Amino acid sequence: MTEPTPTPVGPVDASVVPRYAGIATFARLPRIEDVPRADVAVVGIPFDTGVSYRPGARFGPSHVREASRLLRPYNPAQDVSPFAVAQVVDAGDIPVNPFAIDEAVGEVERAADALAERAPRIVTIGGDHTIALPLLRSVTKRHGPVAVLHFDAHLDTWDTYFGAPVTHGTPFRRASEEGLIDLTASCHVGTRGPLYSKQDLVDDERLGFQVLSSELVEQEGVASVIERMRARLGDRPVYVSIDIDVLDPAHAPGTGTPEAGGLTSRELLRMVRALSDLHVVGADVVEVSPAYDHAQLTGIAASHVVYELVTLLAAQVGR
Ligand SMILES: N=C(N)NCCCC(=O)O
Ligand SMILES: [Zn+2]
Ligand SMILES: [Zn+2]
Repeated sequence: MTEPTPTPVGPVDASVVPRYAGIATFARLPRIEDVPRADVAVVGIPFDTGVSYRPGARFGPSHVREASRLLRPYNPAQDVSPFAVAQVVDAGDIPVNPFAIDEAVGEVERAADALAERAPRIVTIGGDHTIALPLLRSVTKRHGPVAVLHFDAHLDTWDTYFGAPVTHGTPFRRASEEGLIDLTASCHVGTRGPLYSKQDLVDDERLGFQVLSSELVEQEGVASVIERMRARLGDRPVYVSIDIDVLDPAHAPGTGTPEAGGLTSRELLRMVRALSDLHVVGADVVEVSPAYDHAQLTGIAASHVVYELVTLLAAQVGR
């Protein structure tokens, strides 16, 4: 006989303990060590040794947790109460070496493998975009090559910086070379801004990505871009990687490599919700750098994006 599933332990009740009281876990959820089992885990990776410009994304996880205090338990946009239909937890931070990128990347992969044994669905808060590489190495061990849905101002399929192959501008090139990506089903959304050369786009296509640019969103509208995105992803296992700099700097100033002309947070949230019937197997939200933030704008945007991702994954549990 299978054990009856216990009722999930939810977040702290904001009508009993004020939202601004207590230590911040994501959405005031229980910590993984405080519950017997978990369906969905939010985990932080405070790492920014891979950045090419402004640093500070190592402080992203705690900033997003602080900004997530106001989230509520029912998500009307997806008609799901994510913390009631699944046991969602905060798994804390993965401690990684800030002085050695290769070592840090190995630590992230091993920690993600170990966490997946305890919580089969993981949403990661970065950290700079370097961490997508070890996260993809981990998730593909369980699901095979994944369709990568990559929201970003940048391609992140560049080759090296100062001779370094593993940086925040290169994770998807390495992942493609390693066979972690479904080359027929991956795409970037929100891409914009100057490149190094036209060849960047040629390389990017060869590495398996379609580009749905920020300009295309403006020209065609969100609904049409969602259709294109869904057509590209099909029914494959999808890994969603969201660089917060996909948002316009007006919506997310707190990031390391900002580019003008980006998406609004409303557009991004709608695109994430449009994945609710797809087979999402993991996700990250990266590049929140609080020192450049104002009035928690970036933290709030990122916390809502994480909430939508958690909702997608929690909704899978009851299905
Ligand atoms: N992944 C992010 N956020 N940025 C990559 C920018 C790489 C560059 O400096 O050209
Ligand atoms: Zn970016
Ligand atoms: Zn990026």
